[in-house]
Amino acid sequence: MFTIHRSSSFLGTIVEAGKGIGQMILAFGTSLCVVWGTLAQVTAEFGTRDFAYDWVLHYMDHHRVWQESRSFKVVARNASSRPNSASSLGMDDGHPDPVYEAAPATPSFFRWRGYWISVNKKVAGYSHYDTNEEVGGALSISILGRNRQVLDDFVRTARQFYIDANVLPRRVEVDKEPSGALLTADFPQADLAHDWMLAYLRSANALKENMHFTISTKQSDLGWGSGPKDAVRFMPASDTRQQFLFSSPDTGRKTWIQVVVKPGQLNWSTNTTVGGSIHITLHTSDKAVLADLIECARKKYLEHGISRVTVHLTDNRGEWAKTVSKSRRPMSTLILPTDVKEMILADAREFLESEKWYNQAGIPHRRGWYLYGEPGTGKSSTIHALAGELGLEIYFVSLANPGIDDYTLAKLISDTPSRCILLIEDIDCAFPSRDEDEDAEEEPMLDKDGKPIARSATPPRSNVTLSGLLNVLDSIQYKLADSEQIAQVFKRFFPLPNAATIAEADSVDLESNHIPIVSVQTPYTEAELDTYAAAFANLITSGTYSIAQIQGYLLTKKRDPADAVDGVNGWLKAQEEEKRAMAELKAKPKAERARKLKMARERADAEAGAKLVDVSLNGVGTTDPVELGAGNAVDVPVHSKGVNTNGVGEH
Ligand SMILES: Nc1ncnc2c1ncn2[C@@H]1O[C@H](COP(=O)(O)OP(=O)(O)OP(=O)(O)O)[C@@H](O)[C@H]1O
Repeated sequence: MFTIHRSSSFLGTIVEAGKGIGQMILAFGTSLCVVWGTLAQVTAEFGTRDFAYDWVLHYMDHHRVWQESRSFKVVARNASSRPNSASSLGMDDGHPDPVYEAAPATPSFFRWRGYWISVNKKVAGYSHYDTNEEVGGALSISILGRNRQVLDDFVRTARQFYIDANVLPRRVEVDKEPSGALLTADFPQADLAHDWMLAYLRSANALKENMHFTISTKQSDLGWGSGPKDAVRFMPASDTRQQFLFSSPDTGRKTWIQVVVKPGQLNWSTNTTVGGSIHITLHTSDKAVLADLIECARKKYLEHGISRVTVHLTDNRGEWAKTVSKSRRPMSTLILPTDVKEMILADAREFLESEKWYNQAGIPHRRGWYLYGEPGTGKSSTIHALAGELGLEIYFVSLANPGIDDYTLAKLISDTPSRCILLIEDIDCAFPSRDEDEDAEEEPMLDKDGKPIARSATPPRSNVTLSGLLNVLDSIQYKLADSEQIAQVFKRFFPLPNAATIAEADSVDLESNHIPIVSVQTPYTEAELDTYAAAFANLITSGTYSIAQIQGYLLTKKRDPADAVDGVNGWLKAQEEEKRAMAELKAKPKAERARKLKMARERADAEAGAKLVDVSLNGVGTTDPVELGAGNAVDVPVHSKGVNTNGVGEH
C-alpha cells in the first residue's frame, strides 16, 4: 500500500523515520546526491510542456514535496492552473497567489510507498516569448532500488490524481506542437455544425473555466439562459485558447477540451464576417468522444431552437454568412382565409414524412411553394410560423442581392442541410414581367448621347417566364384582407375582459409578432367587441388594405375599440390621398422618359436626313447601311427618313 501523507511532508516522514538521516539530507543534500548516484536506481525524465510533466509536478506539488527545500522558483502567473498547490500562500487579496516550485539543480527527497525518491529540476528551461510558459526544461526523478514497477506505479498514480482533481490542463498549440495523443476538429462558420458548437459554448456550463470573454447584449446572443442575468451574455472571446471539461452524457466519460474561436474577416459591403471557424482540441485520441461532443452540441442547439427560429443569411459571395434567431411565431397568430393554414401545414408535414417514398421513387426530396401577393399580407409571417411549428431553420436568399447569380445560388442551395426551409425572396427579379417587356418595347435604351441603342446590344433575357415557373410550382396567392380577416385582426388588438391587452406601442415587435401585454379590466363585453369588429370591417372595403396596413392603424388606437371604429374613416381618407400622391409621383418619371425618347428620335431623324444629303452629294446613293455615330451601328434605309423605333433597319 502506498502512503501519501496528508499534511506532513514526505521529508517529514523521513524525520519521523529517522531524525539523523533527515538532518543529513537537509545539511548535505549535494553530498548525498553523490552517494545516491552510486546506488542502484530507476531514473525517469519529464520534459516541460508535456502532459506527463504536469501530472508529476501537480502530484508532488499537492503533497508538498518541496516543503523542506531551501531553494525555490516562485511563480504567480500560472498559479490558477495549479489550484491545489500546497505551496501556494493562500492569499485572498485580489492579487495572484504565488506557487513555489523546486529550483533547478536542487534535489529534494521524499518517500513514496516505502521507496526513497529524489526529484531534481535537472535542466532549467526558458520562458516562451509568447506565452511566458517554461519550455525546454526537464525534471528528473530517481527511485532508489532496481524495481522498475515502482516508476510505472508512480506515473500512473500521478496521472490519475491529476484527472481526479480536474486540473485545468496546459493550453496546447497543436499547430506548433503536433501530437498523436490529441484529436483536433475544425467547425467552419459556413456550416451548421459551427452553430451547434457555438450554442454549446454559450451554454451555461461549457466555459465555466473560461477566463476570456466577449460581453454581448445583442438580442441574437441572448436567450441562452433565463432570468435577469441573461440581459448580458458571456461569449467565448475570439482568438484565445479556452478550456472546458466535457462530460459525455452517454458514457459519463470526461475529457478536457480546448477551444479557439476564430473570428473571420469582415466583409464591408455586407457587414458580415466570413471565413471564421471554431477549432477544438480534445485531450484524447478517441473519435467517439468527438462524436459525443458534436451530438451534445446539436442537442443544445435544438433545445434552444424550441422557442426560437433560426434564420440563415447570405453574403454576396455565395456563403451562408450569418444567423439570426427570432422568437417563434405561433401558427394561431396568422390571420388567413379559412383552411389555408391547415392546408399548408398538412402539406408540409406530409412532405417531411415521405422522404423514404421520394428516395424509393428516385425523386429529389424537395417541395416548392410559390407565395405571392401584395406586400404586408402575411407571406413572410407564414414561413416564419411554419418553421417554428415544424422545428425547421430558414435559409434566406434574396435574388435582389446583386451578388447572387446562377453559380452562387446553386452553391448556396447545395450548402443547406437536408431538412430546412429555403426561402427565395424577390424571385420576380429574375424574370421580367410582361409589363416590363412591353415598356421595353416602347422605350428602347438610349446611349450616353441620348440616341437609341440597337436591341441586339442589350443583354439576352431568359425565355422562362414567371408564369411558366408557376406552372411547375404549387402557388398560393396572398390577397389584401377580406372583411373576415379585418374583423379578426381588430379582435386581436382588443382582447376580452380579464384577459390581456397591449401595453406600449413602442415595444411592439411586429416582425416576431411579439406584442407585450399587461392584464387590465377592459370596458367592453364580448358582444360589444363583436359589434365593434363588424362595424370596423364594414367601413373598410374588402380587398383594399393589407393586414400590415390595418395593424399599423390599430396600433395608434390600441386602448379603445370604439375610438378605433370612430377614427377609421379619417385614416381611410388619409390613405386614399397618399395613394393618389404616390400614383402621381410614379407617373412623372414615365412621362419624362417618353419626352426624352421623342426628342432622341427627332434628333436621330434629323441626323439621318443630313447624312442622306451628304451621301447623295457624293454620288454614292446605295442602300448600304450608313454609320451614324461611333459605336452605334443603326441601319438607315437610304431615301427614307424614318428610323425604326427599335433601332433596327427595315430593308
Ligand atoms: N395574414 C396575416 N396574419 C397575421 N399577421 C399578418 C398577416 N399579414 C400581415 N401580417 C402582419 O403584418 C406584418 C407584415 O407581414 P409579412 O412580413 O408577413 O408580410 P409579407 O406578405 O411577407 O410582406 P412583403 O411582401 O412586403 O414581404 C407583420 O407584422 C405581420 O404580423
